[in-house]
Amino acid sequence: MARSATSARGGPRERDATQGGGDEANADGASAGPPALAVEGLTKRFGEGDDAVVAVDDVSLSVERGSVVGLLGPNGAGKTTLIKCALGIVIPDAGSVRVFGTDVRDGRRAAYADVDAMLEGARNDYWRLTVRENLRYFATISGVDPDSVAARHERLLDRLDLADKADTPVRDLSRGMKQKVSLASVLAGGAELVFLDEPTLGLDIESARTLRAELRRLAAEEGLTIVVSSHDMTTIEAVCDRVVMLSNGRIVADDTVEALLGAAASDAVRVASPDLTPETVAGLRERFEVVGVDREATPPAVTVAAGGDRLYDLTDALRAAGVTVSDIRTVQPDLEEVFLERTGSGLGGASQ
Ligand SMILES: Nc1ncnc2c1ncn2[C@@H]1O[C@H](COP(=O)(O)OP(=O)(O)OP(=O)(O)O)[C@@H](O)[C@H]1O
Repeated sequence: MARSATSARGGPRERDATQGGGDEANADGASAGPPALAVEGLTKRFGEGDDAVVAVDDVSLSVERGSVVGLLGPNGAGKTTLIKCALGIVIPDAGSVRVFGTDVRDGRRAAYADVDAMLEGARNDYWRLTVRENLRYFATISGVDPDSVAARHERLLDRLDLADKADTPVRDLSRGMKQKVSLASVLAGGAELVFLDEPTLGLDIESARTLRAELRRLAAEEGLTIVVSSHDMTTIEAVCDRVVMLSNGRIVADDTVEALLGAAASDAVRVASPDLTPETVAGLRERFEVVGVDREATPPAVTVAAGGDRLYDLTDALRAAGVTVSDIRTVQPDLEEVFLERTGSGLGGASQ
């Protein structure tokens, strides 16, 4: 066995922690009752004096049942620490955490009964057991009769493209498949709130797409509440109803994906032309904010912040510089741009 999977009822499970109840989640995703997660004034500091790092700085947020909320931020923004505080793995210096209405300080066991987590790609599956045996095992330590959730397991195997590997020992699977088994194991017992820290880390494009689709389905059809952290904005954009952007431990934006993208300035224009030489681009830089240059493209392209009337100035400048435009289009804002606008720095180019 890879690692002991102690059932630690009373604490949330990161693969080897606990989960209670086997009830199917609320099928319509209705948000009756208290939120799945309510965090108030959460603060966590590491270190002392000049070396102190405030990893989570007075963060408050609420996650409704059946919703998918993404935590988006660059390396070191505080995503993992926030999740670990919410799970009671890291004890915050200040603030409170309520899970399905229960303050975790009043009773960890009750608070985390329906919670599970996959932290940093959870690698704790039992490699000598087959995929299906892992699912049955993790359902069992969740206090669920594996036979009663066999249909759920088959569906998970099917949806995550693991069906033909169901009877293969996990050790014989590729890394991406192992990661999908980890996710399936997290979901095997019927948790109602799951935390997924970087679930697509290291997955190939196809596997990441499959995983994203399954997460959406679980939320939409089974009312699962998901808190997913990533610096991969593709995952966040595709999966989440709402995005909480973190920078230096603080929330810099908290809204639906649509609202965040809608509010972002969409004044960038991409111009493609075979005449875009380093000299013509340098000329443009003198008058405009050049956001990016793509010399590898055929023809080369330049992205310029030139919305509204500035667009006419740009086309005039291009004409004057003898640049014949092959293609010109506005650039749709993405979450990276939203983050940039709010913080002045990027997400670290970490999208997959
Ligand atoms: N156990 C620890 N001891 C000291 N500092 C820590 C510890 N855990 C996290 N930190 C610091 O807290 C800050 C937030 O880290 P955290 O891992 O929560 O960020 P993150 O957004 O999850 O980053 P990543 O995307 O790289 O996982 C960082 O500056 C990190 O170095």
